[in-house]
Amino acid sequence: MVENGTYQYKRIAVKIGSNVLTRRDGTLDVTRMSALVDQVAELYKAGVEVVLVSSGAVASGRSELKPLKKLDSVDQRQLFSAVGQAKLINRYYELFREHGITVGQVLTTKESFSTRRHYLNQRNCMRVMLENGVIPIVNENDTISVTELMFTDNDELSGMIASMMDMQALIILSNIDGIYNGSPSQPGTSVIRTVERGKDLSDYIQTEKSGFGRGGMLTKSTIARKVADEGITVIIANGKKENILLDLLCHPDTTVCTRFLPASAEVSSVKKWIAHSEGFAKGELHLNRQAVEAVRGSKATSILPVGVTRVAGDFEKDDIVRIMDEQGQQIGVGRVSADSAEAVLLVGRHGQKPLVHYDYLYLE
Ligand SMILES: Nc1ncnc2c1ncn2[C@@H]1O[C@H](COP(=O)(O)OP(=O)(O)O)[C@@H](O)[C@H]1O
Ligand SMILES: N[C@@H](CCC(=O)OP(=O)(O)O)C(=O)O
Repeated sequence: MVENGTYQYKRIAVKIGSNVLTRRDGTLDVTRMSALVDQVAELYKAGVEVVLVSSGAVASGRSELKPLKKLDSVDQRQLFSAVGQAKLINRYYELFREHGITVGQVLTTKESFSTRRHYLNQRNCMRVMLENGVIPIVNENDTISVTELMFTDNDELSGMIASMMDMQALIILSNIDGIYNGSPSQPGTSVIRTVERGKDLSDYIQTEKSGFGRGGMLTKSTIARKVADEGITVIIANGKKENILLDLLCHPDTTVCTRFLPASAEVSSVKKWIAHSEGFAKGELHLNRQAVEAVRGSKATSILPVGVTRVAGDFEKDDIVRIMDEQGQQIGVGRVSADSAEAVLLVGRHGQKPLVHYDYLYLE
């Protein structure tokens, strides 16, 4: 919304899905790209900090090449993205240059979020770019990503970036107006306009994906929920629609999209990192009922050894561990202050220092 001549948000991450950037025949839709670049440029000139997370490397490489022999899926991804990413970033570079704006490429992997040091290093890179007026254009480095360690898709990556960069909003642009309350192709279904905290949408979402995408709507909704819980507004909208970005910001009430309402409480930077680190967890701490009630209560409570019934896995001090309830359900993640051998000896003991301090505990 334009308030006193400025936009409602000062810092946003925009994720552009493969399908927004590719035509039906798989070629790069430069007209669409150019329209989105024009809108981002307008925001930039109005003083909004924008980080772009753009898919499209594999799709744009695929249309460029005719492999000589049949390739397996890893070879395809590596070959197509190596060529396609170069093509993609070159296009962005030229399109933004017409507006006098410099962009820079950030290629990352999930492992680059795994330790706090790597995480802060990445954040520093993007901060210095923004401070110098350079728009970061982020994508997964598909050429070197190991299949098992990849982001589910760029929706997950964009959530991590929005969280890491302390954005006020994350706008996920796909080829559909938002999340429908049923199969989008069925008559009578419509876009869910607002998603309150704690609302589960999984029943509405089909596993179908669009032609060139990777994750589908389920990852979008899971990530959106998580990021909104960190206090960031998440909007899912149709990137193929004319003027969509500016409409979302200037006419939020009349622009069709799904908006996840953010939590009002601030989440610290380290907790945000921990929230997205589940994939790197090395072990588990199982809590008894009283401990679960205590950490879930309104007071800031750390996990003390006395409330831990079992330790699983092999971990070092400062590793990420899953926090489990009595039924073995995960209730959160945290950074542990002892290695697994020490933790085992501490199980059930009174009067000991926390195994996970409140500042390093993220509850789901
Ligand atoms: N309830 C739903 N509402 C909207 N889209 C849905 C729903 N269930 C499944 N989908 C599918 O999710 C697709 C978008 O996800 P995806 O293919 O990953 O796109 P992107 O390339 O933008 O990341 C839609 O095109 C649609 O086919
Ligand atoms: N890194 C990949 C992105 C794959 C992906 O996640 O696509 P999408 O589901 O459209 O966000 C690429 O650039 O092709």
